[in-house]
Amino acid sequence: MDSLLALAGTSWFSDSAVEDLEQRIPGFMMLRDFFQKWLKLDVTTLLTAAALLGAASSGVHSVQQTGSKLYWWIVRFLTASISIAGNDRLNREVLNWLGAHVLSKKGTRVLTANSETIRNDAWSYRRVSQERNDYHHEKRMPVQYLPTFGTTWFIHHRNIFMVRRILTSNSHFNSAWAWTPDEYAGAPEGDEPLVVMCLGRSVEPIKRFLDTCREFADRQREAYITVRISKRSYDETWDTTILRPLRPLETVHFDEETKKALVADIENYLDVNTRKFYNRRGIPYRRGFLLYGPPGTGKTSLSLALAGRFGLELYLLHMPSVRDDTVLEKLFTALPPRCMVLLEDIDAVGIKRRWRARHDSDDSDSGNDSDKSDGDSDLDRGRSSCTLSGLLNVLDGVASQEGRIVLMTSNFAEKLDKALVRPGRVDKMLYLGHISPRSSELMFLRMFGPDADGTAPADRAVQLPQDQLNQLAIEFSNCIPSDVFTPAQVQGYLLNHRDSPLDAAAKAKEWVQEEIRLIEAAKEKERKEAEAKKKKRKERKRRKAVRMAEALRDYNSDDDLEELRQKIKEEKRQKRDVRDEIETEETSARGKTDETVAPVKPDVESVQNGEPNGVLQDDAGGSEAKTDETTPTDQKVGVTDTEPGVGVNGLDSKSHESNGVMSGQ
Ligand SMILES: Nc1ncnc2c1ncn2[C@@H]1O[C@H](COP(=O)(O)OP(=O)(O)OP(=O)(O)O)[C@@H](O)[C@H]1O
Repeated sequence: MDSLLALAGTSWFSDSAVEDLEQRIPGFMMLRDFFQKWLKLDVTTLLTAAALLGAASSGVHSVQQTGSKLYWWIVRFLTASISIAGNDRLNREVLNWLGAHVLSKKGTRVLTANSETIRNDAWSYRRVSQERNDYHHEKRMPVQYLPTFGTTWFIHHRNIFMVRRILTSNSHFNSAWAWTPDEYAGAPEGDEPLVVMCLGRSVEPIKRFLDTCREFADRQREAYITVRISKRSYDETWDTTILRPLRPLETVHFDEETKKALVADIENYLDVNTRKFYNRRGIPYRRGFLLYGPPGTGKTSLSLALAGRFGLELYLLHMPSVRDDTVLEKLFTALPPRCMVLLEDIDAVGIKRRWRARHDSDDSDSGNDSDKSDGDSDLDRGRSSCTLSGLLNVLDGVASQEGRIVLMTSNFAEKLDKALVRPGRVDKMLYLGHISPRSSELMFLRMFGPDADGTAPADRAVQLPQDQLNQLAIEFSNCIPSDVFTPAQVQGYLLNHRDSPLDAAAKAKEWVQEEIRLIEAAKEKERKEAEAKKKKRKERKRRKAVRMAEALRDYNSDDDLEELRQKIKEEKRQKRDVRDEIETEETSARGKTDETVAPVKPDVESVQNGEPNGVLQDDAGGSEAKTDETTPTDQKVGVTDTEPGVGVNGLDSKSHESNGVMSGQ
């Protein structure tokens, strides 16, 4: 220590240099004397040491820079590279592949741990086994390990690869962490860009590697249906991805012929030649289906099964929860070219307007909502803020994507606007109704048959022989009356007896009787309510007539009568104006979309073989017309082929005739 102080106290400057410094910095000598006398330090020596240190560090920095430049020059010279944006699906697929093939084998010491992603594309981080565990209700999500920031090295098909995961934003690091390496200062958020490099002068091995990653992701997805939904209303994207276990089409029970026709129709549509056919003839390459029927008859299940059958991602929108037309449009714009879109409860669109139009024109003096029919009030509860024109626009407006399949579901199909169900928007209509005995037999066998691997389900120790099961299934189905229960009801009953097929078959009769009793009671209640409403309406009409008569008493001369007539006329005119305004608005919106699209001629024969559950119709194919709520008419229909510009049933799509496309099954 003493020697150090002695060294610091020794002056390294000549006298002339010190004088020179004094001239440049007045008071320098005084300061030097002060430090020397009291601290035994020579300031000039300290200054010299500081200057030398500064020079050394800038020297190191420039050496570092040169070294880094040289390194990247060599990297560029020796490698080929492809970069992938953070939000690209391929990015996740590469990471997924690395997680499964590289990190699990290599002794990597710095990793990112990933368990449950709350607001991100969580699916891509989970492996198949993990998903399956999750499906079996594991309490916690398993952890998956992925590369962190920096470079991961590996050999693939005799090529040396490097994948760099790049940190793009430093915003969350404060200065105290600035010196800390990225992997210790933060964790990747899931949208970091990747650069895939390969030793050599060609990008071909990288392209092959990327294909491998995609195939791996496809294989992972094979056992699952990818369902994408939009949860965050503020950024209007398909932000959440759910993997649902594949549902075989055989597990959705309805008429087999209809099922075959439906599958063949979609197969034909997805065929590459069909696309060429559409393109060459200037027909928009789109296909729309309407699945309709009572709740619990398998509309959603069928959509999931179809998506799985054709390996398409299912984009699911529950219409009543779509905020408005802008959100709907943005979501449709973000759809990939080949996918399946499921619009649930399509009847919720534009209901407010239709209901208002009708009730404005009603000659009701009360304006009381209690007048609404049951169906109306049900509809009204689930109304969407999307307008009909907004929906028509996304279905086949100029900006709408081609190549996708749209499935729409509805419990109130007879209320749908004819513009919505015209060919080009809805090319096929499929009625899913109450269960048939044959379907209940199949459902019984599915419920109590052995698992796919031939073993008894885990919660059932003994598996009955197939012959006995078949016999029980027939006994069970004999108890189920045709066209009374929904498949969901029958499934619910079978689930209640999941551990005993013998009980399920034996108690079926008793259950059916009880259910029928409940149905009858509900019908009776409904009938009484309808009667009470009818009475109320009658009473209101009577009161109105009395008021009218009283008003007439005050009019003594012909002039007074004329005045009254004018008054009534004026009231009627005002109501008509409101209605016309609404209709003009709707018609012009429809007209806009009609001009852009030539309706597609349906090409699958209508299948109607009397099976209650599942009747596939060509649009309007030979079914009896039902009355449109806005334009009552008893028109019968039966025209299937439509010409461009001509709407459903051969009627002008802009006309106000009933669309009449609903089956009376
Ligand atoms: N045809 C069917 N075949 C097999 N299972 C069915 C069928 N219909 C309904 N289910 C069963 O009933 C339940 C409800 O079915 P799903 O949600 O598909 O009906 P839905 O018609 O879409 O009902 P909603 O109109 O209320 O949305 C599911 O668990 C499904 O497995």
